[in-house]
Amino acid sequence: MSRLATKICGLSTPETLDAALKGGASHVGFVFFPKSPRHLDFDRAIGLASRVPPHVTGVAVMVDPDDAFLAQAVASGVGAIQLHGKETPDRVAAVRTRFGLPVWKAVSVKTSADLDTGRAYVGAADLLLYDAKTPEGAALPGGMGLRFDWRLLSAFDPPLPWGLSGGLDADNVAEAIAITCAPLVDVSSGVESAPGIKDVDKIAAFCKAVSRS
Ligand SMILES: O=C(O)c1ccccc1NCC(=O)[C@H](O)[C@H](O)COP(=O)(O)O
Repeated sequence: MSRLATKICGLSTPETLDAALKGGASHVGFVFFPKSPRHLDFDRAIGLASRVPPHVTGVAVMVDPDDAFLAQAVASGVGAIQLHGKETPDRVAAVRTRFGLPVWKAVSVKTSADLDTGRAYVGAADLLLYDAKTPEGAALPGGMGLRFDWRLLSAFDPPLPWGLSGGLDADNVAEAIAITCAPLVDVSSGVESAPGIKDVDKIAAFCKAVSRS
């Protein structure tokens, strides 16, 4: 079991969810975004969330959701909400108040100035997830296997609990942790054999690499 928090994101089958749990993941992510190859419908999410034990947190990942969509995602049985769109601090605070769950805000990073945009979410979000900025016009705001310069974080003092995301895999996560001292790492593409297809062996290898860090 790792001392670092680990989120395996974009899970959509019982087998791969179980691989994440067996590997010691602290968080498992369910993506509710129809444009994503990892999109889950709410019925399937209920089935998956029911397999998640109490010591693990299911995280609903959404992009600029309205309250009705949020309500359906939350009803699936998750324990946290990850907002991965252009949600403002006021919107993040309103979601946290309305749904009573911890809210993570993704911060898209390419430059050091991007890191600073997270400061506006102090008092609104519970955790900042620093993720690689995807190109303008990209189909997805996350989950594209892109990484940013981790050295940006080595000289940065995050204003909230935080996590590192973007382009991580079993081969590079130890280096990423060593450079950034991230308390939480999050992965999606790096534990897949194809977009949206999670690989149980890659999940196990990732969890093992984190646990050795
Ligand atoms: O994974 C997706 O398809 C996705 C779609 C829309 C918004 C966010 C999405 N993923 C969010 C995550 O938390 C991913 O784990 C994170 O972006 C890292 O992804 P990757 O670089 O592929 O490991």
